[in-house]
Amino acid sequence: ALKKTDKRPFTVIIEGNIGSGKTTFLNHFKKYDNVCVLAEPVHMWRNCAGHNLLGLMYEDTSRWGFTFQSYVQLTMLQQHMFKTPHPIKLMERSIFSARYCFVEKMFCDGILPAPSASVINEWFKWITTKACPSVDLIVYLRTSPEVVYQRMLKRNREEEKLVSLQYLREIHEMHENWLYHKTMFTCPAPVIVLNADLDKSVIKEEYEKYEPHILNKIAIGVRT
Ligand SMILES: Cc1cc2cn([C@H]3C[C@H](O)[C@@H](CO)O3)c(=O)nc2[nH]1
Repeated sequence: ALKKTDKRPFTVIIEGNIGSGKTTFLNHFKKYDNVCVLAEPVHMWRNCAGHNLLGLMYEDTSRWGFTFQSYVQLTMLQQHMFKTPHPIKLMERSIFSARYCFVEKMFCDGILPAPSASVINEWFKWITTKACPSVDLIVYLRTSPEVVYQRMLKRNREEEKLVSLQYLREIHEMHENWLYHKTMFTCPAPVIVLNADLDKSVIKEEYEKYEPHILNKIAIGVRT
């Protein structure tokens, strides 16, 4: 019989730029009853004890960048630690993209001062060695900045009114360095790359191509 520890779910993190279709992807897999789907806790970032940290961060990134990213790191850890009876857990983003894409960019841009970035990094190192949020697969929804910019405008999220195409280009590069060229940081799991520029009308086939990888037959105990 499986020991308690073996009950850890097959954990898949969905990574990609703003507007890369992560929510659409997650919704496609909601129909499987053995999959736990955890969307990015944007509602928590919009209301931390009544404070809209997401809004504050976009309004004055220098002043609120650390506050926001510190809370993001906590909420992502909570998601990684979330106990589910399901054999498969899909998460929108992760503590890894928080550190390697968003915090790294704020630090490189000089928006996050070195002392602040160091504190976030010390938390990140301790969490990823001691609390070790395990990840088994990374799905990288790879897009072009111009495509996601148009989608972001159409989605018209209040706090993102201040987001420029240039910012999306830079966040794209952070994802490319981490997950595609793999020139920066380590990948905590194997990466499958999807062409997420595809229009919603045809993206379904792209998802279905990778379903066997994601609905890991081992995890759901399918007799092979
Ligand atoms: C893990 C993580 C997600 C995340 C999202 N964001 C921003 C990008 C989007 O505008 C919004 C929701 O993803 O939050 C951020 O600045 N830093 C982040 N770190």
